[in-house]
Amino acid sequence: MELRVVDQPAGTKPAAAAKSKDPAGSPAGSHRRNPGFPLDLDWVERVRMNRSALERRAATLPARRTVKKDWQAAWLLKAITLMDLTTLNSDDTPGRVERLCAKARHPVRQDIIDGLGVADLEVKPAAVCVYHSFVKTAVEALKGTGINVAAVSTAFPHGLAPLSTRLAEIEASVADGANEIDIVIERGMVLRGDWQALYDEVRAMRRACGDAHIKTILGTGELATQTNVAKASLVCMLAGADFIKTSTGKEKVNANLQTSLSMVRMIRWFHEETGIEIGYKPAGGIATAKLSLDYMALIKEELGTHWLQPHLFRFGASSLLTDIERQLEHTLTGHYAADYRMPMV
Ligand SMILES: O=C[C@H](O)COP(=O)(O)O
Repeated sequence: MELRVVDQPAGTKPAAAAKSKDPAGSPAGSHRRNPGFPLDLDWVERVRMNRSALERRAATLPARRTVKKDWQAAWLLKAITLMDLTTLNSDDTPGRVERLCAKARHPVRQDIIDGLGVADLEVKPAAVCVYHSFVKTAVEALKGTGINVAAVSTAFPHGLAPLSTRLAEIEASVADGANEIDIVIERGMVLRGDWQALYDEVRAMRRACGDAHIKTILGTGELATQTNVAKASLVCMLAGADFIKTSTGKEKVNANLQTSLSMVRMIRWFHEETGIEIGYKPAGGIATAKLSLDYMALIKEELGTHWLQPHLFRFGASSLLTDIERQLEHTLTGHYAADYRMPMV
């Protein structure tokens, strides 16, 4: 992979980066929100990723990193705190969203929590992620918990409605109380190399979000090359993304470790150049405790433990919690429970 340092875009001195309200979930006063930067096409054109080098590196992660027993339980509890607990189905109902929010309030069975002696940690996911139609339901159901509500706005999962419609959807989600907005980019802009158009749209979406966090979903499985993934990551960060996110969960290829390497290396580069920390959200198909540990190992090695905080890292996942809960019970009892003993909704 080629990662050459280039001149900073005009007006982007780290010290001059505009201060704004802390994004949802960040520790007060310690995190500068990404203000957005001018589009530097020269920088975008220089980005290159080497697919086979990424694949080789990704293959080493699961093989080399295993955490056992108490350490594993601690990492898995941490994984819960980094989770956007998600339901994004066409047959979602207010009842299902309420049940998911009830699960978010008590993500692990009390006997397991007591057995592990971690009641005082008050472990809970970072956010519940729903379609726009269910934002009000989730806001109501999560009142007083500190758990954020994330809405997939902008014609999820394809993002192909008129821009005015997509911006209106963001504004409606914010008005209903969502404090995080997961937008989808138009993949065709990346495939055409129309970086200006992508930048302009994400910039407009960022403005529509106001103080709500914006996570930009790239739909990486539809971007054809790792270089495209890396360039799209950079353009979204320049446009003001708080997070870059891999997938909607609806593409044929969703999150994986090699694509994650492309994206987190762009986050690292962006941080070196601007001083701004951008969050990372792998999503789609992350369903096992083991896989969540692989992702956390990747972040630890590539960005440092500091990045494993809810304002800088999230799992987008609908069924990961079930497997983590089973694994935690196994740590405690030596037995795996059936899935139905850890009902989600
Ligand atoms: O953004 C989150 C994804 O839609 C979740 O995907 P999943 O259902 O494969 O976990």
